Amino acid sequence: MSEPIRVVVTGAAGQIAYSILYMIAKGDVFGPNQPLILHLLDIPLMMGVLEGVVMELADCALPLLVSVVPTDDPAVAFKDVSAAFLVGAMPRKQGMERKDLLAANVTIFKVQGEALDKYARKDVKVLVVGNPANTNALVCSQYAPSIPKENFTAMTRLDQNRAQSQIAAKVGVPVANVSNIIIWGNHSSTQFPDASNAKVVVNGKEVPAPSAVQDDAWLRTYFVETVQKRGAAVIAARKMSSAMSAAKAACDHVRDWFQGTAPGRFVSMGVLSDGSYGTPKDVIFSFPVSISNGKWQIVQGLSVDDFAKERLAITGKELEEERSEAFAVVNA
Ligand SMILES: NC(=O)c1ccc[n+]([C@@H]2O[C@H](COP(=O)([O-])OP(=O)(O)OC[C@H]3O[C@@H](n4cnc5c(N)ncnc54)[C@H](O)[C@@H]3O)[C@@H](O)[C@H]2O)c1
Ligand SMILES: O=C(O)C[C@H](O)C(=O)O
Repeated sequence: MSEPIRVVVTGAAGQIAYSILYMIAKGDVFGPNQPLILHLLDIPLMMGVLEGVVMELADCALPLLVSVVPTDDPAVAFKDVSAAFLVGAMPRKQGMERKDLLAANVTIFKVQGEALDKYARKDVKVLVVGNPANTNALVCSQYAPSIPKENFTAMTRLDQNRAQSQIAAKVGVPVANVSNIIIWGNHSSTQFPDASNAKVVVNGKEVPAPSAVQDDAWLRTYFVETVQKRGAAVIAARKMSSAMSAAKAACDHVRDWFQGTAPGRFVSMGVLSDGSYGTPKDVIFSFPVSISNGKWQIVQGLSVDDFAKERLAITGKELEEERSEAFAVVNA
């Protein structure tokens, strides 16, 4: 067994955390040979609830979980952490867009960026889940200048998983037969879920997703809209935002970041844009990335047709607008 690593989950008394903590603590992210010390951050008001979560983690009797540090102090929460799941933030309610949360949530990510800068390991890998996730990740990284910008990412893996599941159902194959779906842009209703470079295994043979689906109109309309609006559909049904699937996606994202992607496979992550595919620079934009040795790289040279280019421009513009709004709030 290796030495334990420290992992922080913020919003630890909330609903996503209630699923994610179990998944992380049982080894789904860092593997079955990596012991963990879990740091749990929430606000002072939630410390009583957090005590119950700590009791339940103990009662799970998980062999990899060395200890748990519940706290309302960012200095304690971020001390020496190797990975940070930044979940804690207000979720949207029915009728809201995720960017409506900007004013309420962006300051949290300024404060947590500062705390990461001061207390975390310099190689900490940060996943922002709290919405609006892309712009919060950008703000967080700006306030942590001593940590490389590539260590800050935003979650679009839930959108990728949703898209994968839609394609699998349409073709009538297990979800594991679908790979290389791309989510471009913002984790918002302007995102562009793109199956044009995806692959599907049908009758034991890997084929391009568009030939497996055989319905281009569906791919351009129903598929795109269903994924774009899935978060809202879950809120309408559950009266609360997605939690179990969000927790699973966060674990998928960080597992792949630490453990890498298989040859020829890519996943989608919100990362700092370098302008690839004509996107605006210096926003956190979701791209297809391949990962090895803990480093992601934007996959280059994929075909992007005019339909896709238009959609990339729309979601890129929204991210630029969010960036202006966010910095106006944190600089006020
Ligand atoms: N990126 C995605 O795909 C995705 C998916 C699902 C949900 N989300 C977002 O994740 C966030 C959390 O959702 P949830 O359902 O767990 O919400 P929740 O309300 O159940 O839990 C949020 C928790 O965060 C805590 N919190 C608030 N401010 C904090 C701070 N400054 N420091 C630490 N903790 C703080 C709250 O006290 C609460 O316990 C929301 O913003 C939601 O929109 C993102
Ligand atoms: O849609 C939301 O507000 C929650 C989350 O971002 C989701 O995609 O389910």
